[in-house]
Amino acid sequence: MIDHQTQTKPPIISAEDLCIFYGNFRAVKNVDMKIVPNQITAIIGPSGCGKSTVLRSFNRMNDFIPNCHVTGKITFHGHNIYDEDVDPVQVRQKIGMVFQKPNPFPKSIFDNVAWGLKINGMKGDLSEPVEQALKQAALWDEVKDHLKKSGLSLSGGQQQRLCIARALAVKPDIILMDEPCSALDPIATLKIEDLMRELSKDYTIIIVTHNMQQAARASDYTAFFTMDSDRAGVMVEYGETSHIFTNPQDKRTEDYITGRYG
Ligand SMILES: Nc1ncnc2c1ncn2[C@@H]1O[C@H](COP(=O)(O)OP(=O)(O)OP(=O)(O)O)[C@@H](O)[C@H]1O
Repeated sequence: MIDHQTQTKPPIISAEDLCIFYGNFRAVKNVDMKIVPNQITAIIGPSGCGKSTVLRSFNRMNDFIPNCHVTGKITFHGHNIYDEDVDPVQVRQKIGMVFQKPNPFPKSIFDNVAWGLKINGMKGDLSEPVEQALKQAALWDEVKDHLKKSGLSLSGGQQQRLCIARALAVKPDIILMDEPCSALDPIATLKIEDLMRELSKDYTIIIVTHNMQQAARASDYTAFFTMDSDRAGVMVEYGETSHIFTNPQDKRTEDYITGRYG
């Protein structure tokens, strides 16, 4: 495995001996992964190898899945986010998530972005932070004259950028993206990739993608996962994207990226 631990910057979040279970089934086992701040990290691998499961564990989104439990540690700002005294709502404020299918609320564009601010207790005129988040999500110019229109009236790509704006409004440190472009056309996809690059100046991004070209184009680091003989997802190789794609160390990675998997 390429030694991603040689990074000079301390990781912003790290998984240590992470195992994730659905009931008795161990879906992911023994993952050690240090995420480099202000970089884009892609998680790739065949269907069912646990990419989304791992991603969801980074902000305790898996708490919503009955039967799902985690062993090992995920350390963020020096704390294991699974410790009993940690409030998962606060974790999700600092580690936001954007899903595969754009999921704006059936509310106005403005209210979609203001929603997170309101539930975090912000009152008064929210136009300034809403504008800022929409600008950061590269959507402002397209929507500034109709902020009262429903978020659902936007195109798929615009809806996904609205969801990104909604995640950004509460000022997270990390944004998790679960196949954010799979429902989008190639132009909208490239727009999101450009946006990710821009956002990585201020945020850390972890993206799950099925699209290897996307991982190769848009990420700085890549983690390749596969399934072990017991069907548990394992991390095979993790390192700089340029190395993983040009000089994989493990035959399983090479087979996957050259399309020989399965
Ligand atoms: N809610 C759930 N309950 C039970 N098992 C689940 C649940 N979600 C996922 N699994 C199982 O956990 C394993 C990993 O699933 P996961 O969705 O994380 O994989 P993935 O790599 O993201 O797959 P895909 O690329 O198809 O989205 C699979 O065997 C899946 O069937």
